[in-house]
Amino acid sequence: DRCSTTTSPSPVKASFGRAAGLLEDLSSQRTKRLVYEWTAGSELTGYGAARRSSRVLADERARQVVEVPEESLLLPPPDLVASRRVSPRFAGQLSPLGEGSKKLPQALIIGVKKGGTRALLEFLRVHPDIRAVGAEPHFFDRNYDNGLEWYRELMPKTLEGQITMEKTPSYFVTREAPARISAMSRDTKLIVVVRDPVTRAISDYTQTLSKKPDIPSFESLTFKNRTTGLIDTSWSAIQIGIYAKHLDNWLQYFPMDQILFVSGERLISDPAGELGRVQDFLGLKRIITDKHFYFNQTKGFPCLKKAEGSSKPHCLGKTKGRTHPNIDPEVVQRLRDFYRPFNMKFYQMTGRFFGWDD
Ligand SMILES: Nc1ncnc2c1ncn2[C@@H]1O[C@H](COP(=O)(O)OS(=O)(=O)O)[C@@H](OP(=O)(O)O)[C@H]1O
Repeated sequence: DRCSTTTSPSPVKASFGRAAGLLEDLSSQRTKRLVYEWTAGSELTGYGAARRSSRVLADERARQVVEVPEESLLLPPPDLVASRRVSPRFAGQLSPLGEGSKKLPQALIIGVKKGGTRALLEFLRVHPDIRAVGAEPHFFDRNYDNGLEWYRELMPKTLEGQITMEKTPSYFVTREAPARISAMSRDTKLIVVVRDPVTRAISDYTQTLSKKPDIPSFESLTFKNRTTGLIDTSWSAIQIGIYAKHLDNWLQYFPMDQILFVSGERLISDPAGELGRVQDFLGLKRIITDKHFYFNQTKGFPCLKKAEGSSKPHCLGKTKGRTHPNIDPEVVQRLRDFYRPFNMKFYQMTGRFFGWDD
């Protein structure tokens, strides 16, 4: 099993020996090749619409991409929620007759920021036994004072056996979040999408840059002192990637087998494979399979052949899959050296080798 969910910590060397050969293809260059192979593979196997897949068709699909504007993912103000005038868009999908009841989530995507959390949630929503909030509620960090009833009211209605979910990537780095989630329910299942911390930091910076074009360069924000090479670990773009440290905090409240780690890289190179693991973890039938995805050449990412509640192909919006600025390779290398010991610790803790360190 390439994506072993072994929970007992294994010695780092052993993890390497066992997994290095299997997962070495996660290095960035090889990921590109994998993505290509995966695309070619889907065209060869030719299921559904992909049977006719060609460059022309891919371009046609690219034009049909359904963009989800970011504003529509913003939460409504609390008074709107209280008076129940929340549009179904915010409250998630209603069941056909509007029956069911709003329940607190049984599973959460808690992080990491820029890891691929939106992609995972959008893919999971295809499952008939999953209902999810579209917006990020930020309940366990910013909105905790609104109370659990406010939170529950945001949730879509679900029927018996359906799982309610939401995603807020900042939970993973919020000190109080584990205790608060545990107080809601000790049985909450937690999912963390992790990505190479260096690319994650650059992705985070790229997002900030898109909103504030005047900020200093990535290189200058990285260092406290460029001459001594001292890294500014207080910069959130760097801090968030120290996964082992944040995970420690969660393990004070949740056992390891209640947390699933999804590889952000594999979510791109093999979405169906990662979705298979997630469905198993949630105790659901594996309904989302490779038949649900196609690789959109223009977007450069896997997309859904049919979005939830629609018959149209669906890629994530323009804010997902941004072009990153070129970063000084020396700075990238310095960051790789900085993260290496934390990554080793993280592989050891999770029992999974993510292949971020060459
Ligand atoms: N299928 C698909 N389509 C588009 N983008 C995808 C997909 N799968 C993963 N990704 C990666 O998701 C990155 C954004 O991560 P998040 O959704 O977690 O970001 S956020 O924290 O909610 O802002 C985003 O990061 P950037 O490439 O840096 O923009 C993508 O690389």
